[in-house]
Amino acid sequence: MQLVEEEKNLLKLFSSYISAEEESLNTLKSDLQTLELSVNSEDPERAMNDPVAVYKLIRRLRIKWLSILQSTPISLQSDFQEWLQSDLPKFPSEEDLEAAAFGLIRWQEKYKLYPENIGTPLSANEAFYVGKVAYQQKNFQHAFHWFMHSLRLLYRSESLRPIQGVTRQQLLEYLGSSAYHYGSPSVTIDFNKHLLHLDQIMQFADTEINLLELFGGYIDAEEENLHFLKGNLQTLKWRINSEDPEKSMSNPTEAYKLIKRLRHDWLFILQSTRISHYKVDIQEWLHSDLPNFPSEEDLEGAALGLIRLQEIYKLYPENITRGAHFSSDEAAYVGYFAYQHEKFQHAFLWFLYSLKMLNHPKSLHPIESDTKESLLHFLGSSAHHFGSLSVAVDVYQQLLKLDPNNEEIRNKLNETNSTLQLQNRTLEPDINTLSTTHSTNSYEALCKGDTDQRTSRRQRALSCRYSTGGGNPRLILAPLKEEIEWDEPRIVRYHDIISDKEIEILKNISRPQLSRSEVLIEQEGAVSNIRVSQSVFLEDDAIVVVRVNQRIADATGLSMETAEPLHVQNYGIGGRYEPHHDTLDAENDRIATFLTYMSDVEIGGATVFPEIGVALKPKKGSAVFWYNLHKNGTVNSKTLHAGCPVLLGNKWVTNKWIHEFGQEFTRPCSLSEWE
Ligand SMILES: O=C(O)CCC(=O)C(=O)O
Ligand SMILES: [Fe+2]
Repeated sequence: MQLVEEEKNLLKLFSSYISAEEESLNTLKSDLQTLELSVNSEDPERAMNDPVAVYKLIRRLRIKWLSILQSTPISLQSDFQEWLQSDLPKFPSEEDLEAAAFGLIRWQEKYKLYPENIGTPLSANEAFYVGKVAYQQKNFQHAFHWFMHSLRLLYRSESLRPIQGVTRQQLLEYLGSSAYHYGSPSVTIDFNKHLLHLDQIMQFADTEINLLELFGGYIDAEEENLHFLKGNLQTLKWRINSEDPEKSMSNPTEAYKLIKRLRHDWLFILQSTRISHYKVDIQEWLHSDLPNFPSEEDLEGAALGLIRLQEIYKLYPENITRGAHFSSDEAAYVGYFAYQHEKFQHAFLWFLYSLKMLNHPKSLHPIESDTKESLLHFLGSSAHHFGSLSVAVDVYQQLLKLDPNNEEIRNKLNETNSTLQLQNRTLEPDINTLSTTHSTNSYEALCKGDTDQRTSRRQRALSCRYSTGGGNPRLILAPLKEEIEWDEPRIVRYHDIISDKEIEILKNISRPQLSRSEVLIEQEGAVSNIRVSQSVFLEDDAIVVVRVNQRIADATGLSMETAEPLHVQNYGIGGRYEPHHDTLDAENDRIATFLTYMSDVEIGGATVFPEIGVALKPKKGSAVFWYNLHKNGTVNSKTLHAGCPVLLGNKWVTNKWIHEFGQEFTRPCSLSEWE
């Protein structure tokens, strides 16, 4: 359920990201329009001789363009930076802007013009800046007139959206100060020091034309990207809405699709976001602990879970995806995992399905997709590995039709053909048909949930009671809720043996130390496929570990002196532990197992006992306990058990393996052969 919530949040985040992108694009577009308008409204010939136009041009470049360019994504900025540095002076410096303002003042002095008489309209900001330049040069009279003019313009032009605006407050302060200083000896400006050359101005004008082009191209690219993002949003919304959340939680196919979507589609989309604060949010969120975000291993687990399900039920991709709308890319990914795990027949069937979906009219535009060619490659290779050489030959021939010059394929085709000549075709396995040799494996049947009638009736007859562990003082005030799950061998379940808080602490201690579990009977150090989970032994350093051990001692009445440290285990989707005995065939063997469930599991993940047909469903906070050894010290073969594949959910358990030594008084041994 958490993942579904997570995805809803992502959808919201993504939608608001798209709106923000859209808004920022619209702002940029209107900026561009304003700029285009100012550029086009100027007659270039005249502009070069008109100090107002020159001033406006330079100011536009320094103020508006700079601020726009600085708000665009890095990629454009670096283009721009490069371009700036390549061939200076194309872009006006701050001094050039100052010079242009002087040009204006000089012109005013010459013709005795007040700011309002200069003809070409200026904005409040443009006027303010001229005032500031005059003010800095201590020409307070000019400054005063420009500030006044700016203030008037400010009142008049409320409607224009200034990119960076001067405020009334600022203007009033400058006006006051200019008036105050007026009367102090005026400084004559050395205009010659600040002269702009005509060819320089022409270059600036060219620069602006270039920028308009650069920026226009950028906006087109942004627009295209936005269109693409919107398409993705549509696809994802459609995929999410076509799912019934109830159903998706009880169906491993939907679980796989959800995880695939989160791992691939969402990650891909999130990493392509560009608006800076979303980028930061998303990066932070990606690098935080992400407890609810599936890992690549979860995706692998979910795909393997599907394949496992297919194996147990003999299902074809068509059966498993019925009503689930698998897209080509979703199917191909199951194929990859099957291929990686050398399940070539399943791989073949999934690639075939993916190929069919590639051109399916109902199939929506996939976010990442494979080409027909790459799917054919995998198909051929899977058929080859499976031993269906004639099918492989067919596929290679199709590939060659697509790419007649591919020597590698031609060689493969020839090689496979000649092997095929030597081989008896009737011996070739049929890759299109799943073998139906009936599975009599009751482990699989139990995991599927097929408990036989006999078992469930017998189980129902068993009882529940409160236990004080034979008068243990620690249990008198808080008796244990004990349920007999099975009578022979006796399997007892203790409910609420551990609190949610203790569970959280144990998980937190374990998480950083978890590593892929190894099984002793395998070669040393080999990561096992028998037990697919992560585990760690916790020493008694933490108070919570000591407390849990004490509780186990109280419940079982056994000594923990020779027991192993608490063993915490985590299984993701697809995680499992094939049938085994916990015993080690050693002196001081594991006499008993106390298995505590630290999570519920949405689907799958039961602990099953194939010899007696018992399936124990994980229930958070409860524990099950049984003796692995008869009283005479021999292994009770009926305690063979397994952890079923987790089809959906995250399974956490902790094991306490209790050993023989030290139990002489609590569980005296017997010489009887069957006890
Ligand atoms: O996870 C389970 O249900 C069983 C675990 C188990 O049998 C073991 O770790 O020895
Ligand atoms: Fe076990």
